[in-house]
Amino acid sequence: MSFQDKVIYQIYPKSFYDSNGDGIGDLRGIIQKIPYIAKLNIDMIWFNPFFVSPQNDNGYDIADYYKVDPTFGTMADFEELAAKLKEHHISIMLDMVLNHTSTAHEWFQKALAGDKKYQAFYYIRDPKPNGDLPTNWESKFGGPAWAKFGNTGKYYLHLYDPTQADLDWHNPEVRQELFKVINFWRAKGVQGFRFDVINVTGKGTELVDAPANVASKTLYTDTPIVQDYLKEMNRASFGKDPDAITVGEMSSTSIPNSVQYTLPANHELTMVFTFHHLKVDYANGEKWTKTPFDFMKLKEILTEWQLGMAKGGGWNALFWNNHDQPRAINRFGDPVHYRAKSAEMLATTMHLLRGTPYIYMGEEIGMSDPDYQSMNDYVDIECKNAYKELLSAGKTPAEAFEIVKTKSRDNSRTPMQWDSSEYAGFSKHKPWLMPTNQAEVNVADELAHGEIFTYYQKLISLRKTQPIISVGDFKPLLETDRQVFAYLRKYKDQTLVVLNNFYGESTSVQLPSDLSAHTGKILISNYHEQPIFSQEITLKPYQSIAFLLNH
Ligand SMILES: O=P(O)(O)OC[C@H]1O[C@H](O[C@H]2O[C@H](CO)[C@@H](O)[C@H](O)[C@H]2O)[C@H](O)[C@@H](O)[C@@H]1O
Repeated sequence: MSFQDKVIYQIYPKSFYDSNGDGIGDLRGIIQKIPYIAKLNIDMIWFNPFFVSPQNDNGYDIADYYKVDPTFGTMADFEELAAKLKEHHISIMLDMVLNHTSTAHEWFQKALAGDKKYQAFYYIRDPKPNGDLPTNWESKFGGPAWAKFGNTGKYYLHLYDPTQADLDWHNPEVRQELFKVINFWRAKGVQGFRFDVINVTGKGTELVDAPANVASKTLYTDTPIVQDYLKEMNRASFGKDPDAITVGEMSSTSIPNSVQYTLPANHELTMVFTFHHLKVDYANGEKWTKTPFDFMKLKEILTEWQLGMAKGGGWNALFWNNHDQPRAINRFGDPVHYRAKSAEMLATTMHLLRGTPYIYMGEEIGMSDPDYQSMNDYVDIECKNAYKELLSAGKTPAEAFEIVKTKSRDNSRTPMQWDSSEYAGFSKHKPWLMPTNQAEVNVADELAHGEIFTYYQKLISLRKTQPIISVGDFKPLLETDRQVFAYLRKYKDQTLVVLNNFYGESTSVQLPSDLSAHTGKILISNYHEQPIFSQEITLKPYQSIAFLLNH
């Protein structure tokens, strides 16, 4: 299986389909919906964690890597799910959260009980001689990155929630235990692995303060030892399977590092998730702000990553949405006036780039952020902490709420909208997170008379039939245009011209004469009325067109 023509679908199990009426999605619910997923003709499904967990960070706080959390089902359900997906030629990607465990994990509990072997699994440190915390590092979810280690007087490191204790990867026993986890799931037929925040596993043995005005994450992100760990993990587990597909979630990484992580000769990972393009609506680099997206910055970042990764021989994961991101249609499209057209334009932009596209559940029907009216509607720990910090920083409750509403991770975690009923056809019980706009957007209506789903089907089938999309080179086009993201793909004697209008007004572009001298046929477009290929091309609001040129 070559990976370049594959498309991966992401399912957040808690929100996909609830088969047992408890308001929480489950594995049997996913089994019931396989016929729907199979219609897209995707190749692999990435499942967010469904392992035993107290769910303080929605499953990214794992207490047992070897068991399915009873909320989601049983191991027999997982095995049935895997077998049924296989019948549809769909393989499974599991989420491996190996940077930290839940503090409820037996390793942490043994460490707390005084077992030295397991204390060496974590970063447990004395306070500074003056009683200060071991370092000045901050947790990604707000507050300090250290919490009291029982009543020992010591502290343990948690880069995320206090219930997510960082594992010390320097300890070979830790690595062996983690590789065993991967192999356990491989033995169950799993061929895909997504490694959560894997590039922060290379903390030093001596942990030191970040200098003033330097973010603590720069001290432990992308350190060279991460590559040694990845090589070792590859050799010890998935590297034995020529068909394995792996993706590292790389927090705040760089192009040179991402090339190294994904260069085939390095035997580390297949591809990486990077987030720079999704920070173009952060004012001054701060997530908890509300500001319109910077289109020129977005183009520049996507272009840089396309060129840089290709030049180095690396491979990108392509995505707009995931379970940590507000819906892209709210950020870069227009779900009110142009839901279908802007959803399709965003899909075209991503799917025709060089890399592996990921579709986050609901994106294929144009799902958008919920319209919550109160902080009580939100569940996610990150946005709840951010709200408090915004208030402490002087924002009014209304201002803080507006920011949370734009940036909360819950925006993408609302239940899949299967129909227009009270709970969106997701459950018979009140869901753990409420849907708000199922009357306007739902699978039943979309399949009956929508256009977004069929457009995704076309994009997926093009990747499988057109090598220019799966393996062609990327070249930027019309770089200074302030409304259109345009690019070329090139393969053998073919050229693909891709034009995407990111705004709700029509616009015209002038193509360079060396291109317009050719004849071109439309490979895909999201409007019925289609322009002839010529030097000047007018694009309607949120229009995307890809012309295949004959040389
Ligand atoms: O924003 P970055 O520094 O580039 O980091 C990328 C994402 O990292 C974190 O996400 C993942 O780890 C978390 C802890 O296990 C988990 O809560 C999350 O669901 C994972 O996907 C971070 O939480 C995200 O906000 C960042 O986008």
